[in-house]
Amino acid sequence: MIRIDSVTKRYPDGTVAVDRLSLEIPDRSITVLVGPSGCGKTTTLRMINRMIEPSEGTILIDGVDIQKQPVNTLRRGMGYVIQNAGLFQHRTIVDNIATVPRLLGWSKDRARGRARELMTRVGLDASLASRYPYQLSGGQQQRVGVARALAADPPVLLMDEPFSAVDPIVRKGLQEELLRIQEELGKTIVFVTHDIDEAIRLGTMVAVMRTGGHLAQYAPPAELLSSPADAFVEDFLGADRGIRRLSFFTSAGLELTTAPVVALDTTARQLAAREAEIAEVAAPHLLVTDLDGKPLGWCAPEDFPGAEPGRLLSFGRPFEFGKDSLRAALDCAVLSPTGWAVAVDAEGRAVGVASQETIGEAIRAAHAERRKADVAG
Ligand SMILES: Nc1ncnc2c1ncn2[C@@H]1O[C@H](COP(=O)(O)OP(=O)(O)OP(=O)(O)O)[C@@H](O)[C@H]1O
Repeated sequence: MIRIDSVTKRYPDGTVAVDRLSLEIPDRSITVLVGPSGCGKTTTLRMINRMIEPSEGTILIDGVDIQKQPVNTLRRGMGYVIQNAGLFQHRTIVDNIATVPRLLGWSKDRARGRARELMTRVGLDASLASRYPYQLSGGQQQRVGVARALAADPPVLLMDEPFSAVDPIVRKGLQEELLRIQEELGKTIVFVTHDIDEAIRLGTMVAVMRTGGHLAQYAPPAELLSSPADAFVEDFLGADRGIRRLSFFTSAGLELTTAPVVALDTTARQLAAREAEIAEVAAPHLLVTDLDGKPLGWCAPEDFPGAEPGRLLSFGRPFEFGKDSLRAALDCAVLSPTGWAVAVDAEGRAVGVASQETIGEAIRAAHAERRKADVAG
């Protein structure tokens, strides 16, 4: 665990970049420092690897004051990733990644072997190994930056706005990759960003900072969204807080119905036998699936059987039951021409459908449960 204890940084010109900041950064999780430009995020991050020395206060790692450790030993345990990756332009990709192992005295072959292994881990094609940084896209360069930081297998990764310079789609890919890497490798990651959506997507804990290096709130993302500490945090979180918070509620508790789900080869007789069951859920349409159970589209009951797959009403994008959130389920229902969302399993087979009302009930139940947990905890 990294413990920042009442740390202040006053620059020689008198600027107080960080003001009596205290934070406990849990092991093996992602802690995000977020806030407007100039609020002291980078200064805080750089104090952790002693690129900047605090004016007051202490930083402890696993109970040991970092001031009492040689800088080189400290930094060996910390990968550092910055915006635009900061790669060595005259070195190939594989040698960029192998930099730290080589400095640690590994043989060229062993270091390059490790670098190639890491390229796969961060989603880079092996064929890029002998290219130079300028021959890679911005997103690929950022992946190299992450691989390079991981090369000596440090327990801690410090990341300063690593994905800020790439477009939103590439950025989303890099974020997903980071979450996957964190899950696989269990690193302790401290991540700086000015983008609150990125903070909410990545953070196990999020520290919202305000100008002058003050901590405004330190909480898990769902709690930030439900209970911002003050008007500054609320304003910084932006619009649609309620909807965004639904991302943290699982769809697992949603009550689905399979009554209006029919396979394409269902006969009129079979359908008639299910009439009462279908009427009971009052679905406006039938959801037609192929013979493997994969959804094809919605069909008015009077047009079935005999509906042509190509003429069915599109069901839009389904949500994966239990894996996707209530936000995804609600989005599905809102976009669906029938107002009903289609739930599928991991293989894409329909496991049921849910109306907007049912999703509304699940949202109410999830909120009530969370409130109960908050009171208890
Ligand atoms: N070497 C320095 N000397 C004086 N003031 C500095 C120095 N470095 C940073 N500052 C000031 O300290 C404050 C915090 O800077 P810092 O770079 O930590 O902020 P930040 O939150 O990372 O900002 P950004 O999101 O813009 O990168 C700012 O007011 C900045 O101008």
